[in-house]
Amino acid sequence: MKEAIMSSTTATPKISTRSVNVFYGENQAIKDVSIDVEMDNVTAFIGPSGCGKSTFLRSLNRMNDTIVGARVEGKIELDGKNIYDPSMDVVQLRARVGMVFQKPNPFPKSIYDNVAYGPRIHGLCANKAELDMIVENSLQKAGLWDEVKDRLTNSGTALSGGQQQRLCIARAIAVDPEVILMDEPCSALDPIATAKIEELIHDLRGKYAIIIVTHNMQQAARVSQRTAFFHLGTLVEFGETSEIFTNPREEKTKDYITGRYG
Ligand SMILES: Nc1ncnc2c1ncn2[C@@H]1O[C@H](COP(=O)(O)OP(=O)(O)OP(=O)(O)O)[C@@H](O)[C@H]1O
Repeated sequence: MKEAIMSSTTATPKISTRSVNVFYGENQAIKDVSIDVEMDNVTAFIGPSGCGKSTFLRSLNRMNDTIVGARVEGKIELDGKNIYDPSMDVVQLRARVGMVFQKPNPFPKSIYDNVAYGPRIHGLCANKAELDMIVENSLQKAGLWDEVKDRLTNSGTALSGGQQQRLCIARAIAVDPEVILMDEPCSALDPIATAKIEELIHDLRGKYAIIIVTHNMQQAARVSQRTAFFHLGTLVEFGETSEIFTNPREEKTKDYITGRYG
């Protein structure tokens, strides 16, 4: 089988995938994808609708486990450890590899409790003062603290869409993840809220390995250092974002970024 490793890097990858296939029943959504994701970079996954971006993203923290009939083959390692190994604690894995979804999905709880939820269930704090500190730090990192510090007991669902999405990012950050997966995090947001999330991604770069699925090529160009282009379940090209957008090696990539399809 041809290995499509299109990333050449000397850095130790945070996530490494080799020959990954993902199936929904009989249908194969991801075909032989091998990719290395580094800590210091924001990595964008782009490609036409249905090409498998979200499916592949979900395989990186085993969210596909929750879909009946979904099956993942191949090797996916986090810090060199196979995440599909039976010894892997999936709850722990999803704390290390957090996820932010298309539609902001705060819990119907207070702003404080949304952020405190993860640290509480993972036992990350010894007392209320420590928890307060985690909540404040997480909201600071998500760029939301100043807007909510005087109303932490208000419901998270009463915030604006953009604020809700930053609350979801704070919730992911609160359990001290190493990787944050973002599945079209701005698709439900207006341009101003989108710009804030993009700024936030800039600020978070380097602290977490970030992978973002986006339909918006300008967004991929703005926020990422590396871009992977998917088509019909295969990884067509993976490389420096500037190269992918100005000098793609593959005809298919060129056709997509110049708007010929997708
Ligand atoms: N839960 C599911 N059950 C069955 N098939 C699925 C499921 N989710 C996705 N698929 C199929 O897998 C393929 C890849 O879908 P996926 O959502 O990963 O693509 P995508 O590139 O993220 O698309 P979009 O950009 O439209 O969100 C599609 O053919 C889709 O119909």
